[in-house]
Amino acid sequence: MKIAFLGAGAVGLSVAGMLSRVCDVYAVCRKRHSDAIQSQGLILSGIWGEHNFRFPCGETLPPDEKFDYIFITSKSQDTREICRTNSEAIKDSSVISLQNGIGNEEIISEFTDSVIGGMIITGFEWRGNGKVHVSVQAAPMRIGRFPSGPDKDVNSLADIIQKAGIDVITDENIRGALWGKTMYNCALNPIGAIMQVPYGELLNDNAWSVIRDIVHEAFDVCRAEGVTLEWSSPDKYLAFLHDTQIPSTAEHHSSMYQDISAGKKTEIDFINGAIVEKGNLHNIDTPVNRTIVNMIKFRESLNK
Ligand SMILES: NC(=O)C1=CN([C@@H]2O[C@H](COP(=O)(O)OP(=O)(O)OC[C@H]3O[C@@H](n4cnc5c(N)ncnc54)[C@H](OP(=O)(O)O)[C@@H]3O)[C@@H](O)[C@H]2O)C=CC1
Ligand SMILES: CC(C)(CO)C(=O)C(=O)O
Repeated sequence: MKIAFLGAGAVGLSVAGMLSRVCDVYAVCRKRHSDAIQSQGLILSGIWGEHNFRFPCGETLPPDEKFDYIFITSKSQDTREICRTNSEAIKDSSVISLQNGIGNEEIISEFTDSVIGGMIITGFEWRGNGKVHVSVQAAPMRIGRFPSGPDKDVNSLADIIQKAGIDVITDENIRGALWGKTMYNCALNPIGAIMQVPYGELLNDNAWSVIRDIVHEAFDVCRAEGVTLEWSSPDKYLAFLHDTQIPSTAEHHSSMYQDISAGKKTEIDFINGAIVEKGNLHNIDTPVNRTIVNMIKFRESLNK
């Protein structure tokens, strides 16, 4: 079994490292990370254990090599460029996105007929080049044929991931799971980034009042899109967010906060921006999500 990772950063290198215990992996990542991994190995700390993984990596895929599965683990704004650059390798492989937001699987499906959606609700933080800390985990990874349905390729991938020591379940409604994760990211990431606080602080009454509006708007859009979520109403989801998801990731600083702090562009267009864009298609007004997008873009512009 051969598995490649494209756009391997905090998430991709960590998953690649774990999988290197049970199959052949190759990670396409930035030179600073491949240099560090070649000299000292990938150093992984935190709740997935203390590890030093050695596996091949570089700035491009080795030519003419075939992979059974290819993971895309870049930020969403880089998905299209990565697919274009690697279109030859992608067209004959099963391609799995482990990214946040709405739209990655649709982009990937322009390049291959075999798309697997992946949802990971674990926190990964950089601790230096080739060094990642796994901080929190709210649920097992989920993978499933995109947009939905059972699949034997998905089952064999899940077996390998589980053997590598990562908790995973297969999901016949992965589109719903991805929208469910996006609901969480819409609610928490931008306010955490603007206020520069970890998720746990967002139980504050004023923050919660904004979160409630974000989730109600996002729910309306999900319904119009025909997405089946695990929760039958926005209030049921808000109760789950409040009582289960926030407590189990309370210490985490959202990836959006980390991007803003590092002076990078965020994934806002694929998170709250996707709610606004899909809302427009269905004539659903999403004023709170729109305001949040504008605030994050303003924040990004201050970094330029
Ligand atoms: N970090 C987390 O805790 C979690 C993140 N996610 C999601 O997973 C995805 C990845 O996140 P994360 O791992 O944190 O992101 P990172 O920024 O750590 O990793 C992505 C890496 O891909 C690199 N990259 C971009 N384009 C290319 C390219 N063409 N060739 C090679 N490398 C490239 C980036 O380089 P550069 O820095 O130069 O852009 C970066 O090093 C996102 O969608 C995120 O929202 C999901 C769950 C948890
Ligand atoms: C909380 C976490 C790490 C869960 O996967 C996340 O989605 C993010 O920071 O954007």
